[in-house]
Amino acid sequence: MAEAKVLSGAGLRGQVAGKTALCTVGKEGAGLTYRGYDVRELAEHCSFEEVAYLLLKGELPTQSQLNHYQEQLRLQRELPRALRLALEQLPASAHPMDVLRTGVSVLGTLEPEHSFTQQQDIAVRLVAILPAILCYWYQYSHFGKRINTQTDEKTLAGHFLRLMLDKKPSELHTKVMNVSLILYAEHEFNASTFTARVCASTLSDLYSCVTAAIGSLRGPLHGGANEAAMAMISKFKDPQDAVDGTLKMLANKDLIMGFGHAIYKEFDPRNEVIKAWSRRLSEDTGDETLFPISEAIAQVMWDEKKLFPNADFFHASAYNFMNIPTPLFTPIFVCSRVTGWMAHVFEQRADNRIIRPSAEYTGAEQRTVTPIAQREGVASVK
Ligand SMILES: CC(=O)SCCNC(=O)CCNC(=O)[C@H](O)C(C)(C)COP(=O)(O)OP(=O)(O)OC[C@H]1O[C@@H](n2cnc3c(N)ncnc32)[C@H](O)[C@@H]1OP(=O)(O)O
Ligand SMILES: O=C([O-])CC(=O)C(=O)O
Repeated sequence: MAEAKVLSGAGLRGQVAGKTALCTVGKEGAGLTYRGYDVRELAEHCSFEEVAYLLLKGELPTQSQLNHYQEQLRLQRELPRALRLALEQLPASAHPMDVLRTGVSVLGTLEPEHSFTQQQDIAVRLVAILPAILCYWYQYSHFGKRINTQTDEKTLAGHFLRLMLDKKPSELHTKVMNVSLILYAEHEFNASTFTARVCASTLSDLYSCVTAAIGSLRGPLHGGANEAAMAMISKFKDPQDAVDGTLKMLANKDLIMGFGHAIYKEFDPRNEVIKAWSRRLSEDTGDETLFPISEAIAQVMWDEKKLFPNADFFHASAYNFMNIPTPLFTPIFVCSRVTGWMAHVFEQRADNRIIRPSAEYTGAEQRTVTPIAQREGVASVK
């Protein structure tokens, strides 16, 4: 047996765990690229659908390819009846990430992937239907409404906002949601994408890969940070209160959600984009507290720890200005990142070997079993 190399450092940091043609993160001179395009350029010039197409099919679409793709997405927005009934059973107290995880899983039983030749069709279905899964449950469980999940909104951003808030979104809000979906779409071997790839490497089905990835994104150290950041920001009454409170949290050695990154060391290129849109929304709503509080926290974090806001931090205020309920923040991330996850699953399937690393054993020496009547002692694992 070949001897495995023991890696130094926890969390596999700095280890190359596979190949991808999808994305670069933190590469010198290019903060974040999707298939070679700078994410800032994509966010300025493209629709989310163009970016989804780029990730899933390999190139940006022509106008006619985009029209066709948007039409396919529009036709796939309806929920099957059995899924609607299942969503109606889930309580209002459920976490929306659990609802999405469950919804994808149920859909996988109703419209299973029998063969990998179906993967592009299922990818269209999932991108189209995720907003409906989330919003149907949300509107039913919170307000008793059985919404029609078909809207006349052409873009996914507009459609999603319309379902979420049950009213026609403004052009500005649709634009910001479009940018947000682009910024969150792909990020190389982050925890949830790696989860999806591990699942794909066993030759499992696409629904299982996405379900696993949703569970991984849910945690507050990953996608859940945008909700946690909002909870923190909303505790402060003004910028001075935010400065004092952040200093106190740092003295306590608390984690400040929405700051720091496993790969970026100086800045997260997505932050400047979403921060600019958050400022714009703040001006649009006449806000005088939330944005200045967010800026005050960011200043303290930089001065005290040289830590910078990651993609999640200014997403919190931006979503809040659009009246999006905080528990729906991380599910929006899912509706975007599902494109990156599935593109990685396709890549893994195209050149697969089961992902199965080794562990460095730190347990007891080999020993013999004592008959149960003679055993003493307490369990050592809590
Ligand atoms: C879209 C996304 O998923 S972006 C990430 C979203 N997650 C968050 O915002 C949660 C808060 N941030 C964190 O927990 C971390 O920064 C992570 C998980 C993102 C990255 O973790 P790591 O790679 O282990 O962080 P890193 O090694 O750079 O940490 C260096 C030091 O800074 C500290 N640090 C890092 N982030 C923070 C933070 N947000 N608040 C306070 N201290 C922090 C660490 O505790 C560590 O301190 P130590 O050296 O005294 O132990
Ligand atoms: O790359 C990471 O570790 C986390 C992240 O920013 C993302 O997934 O968008």
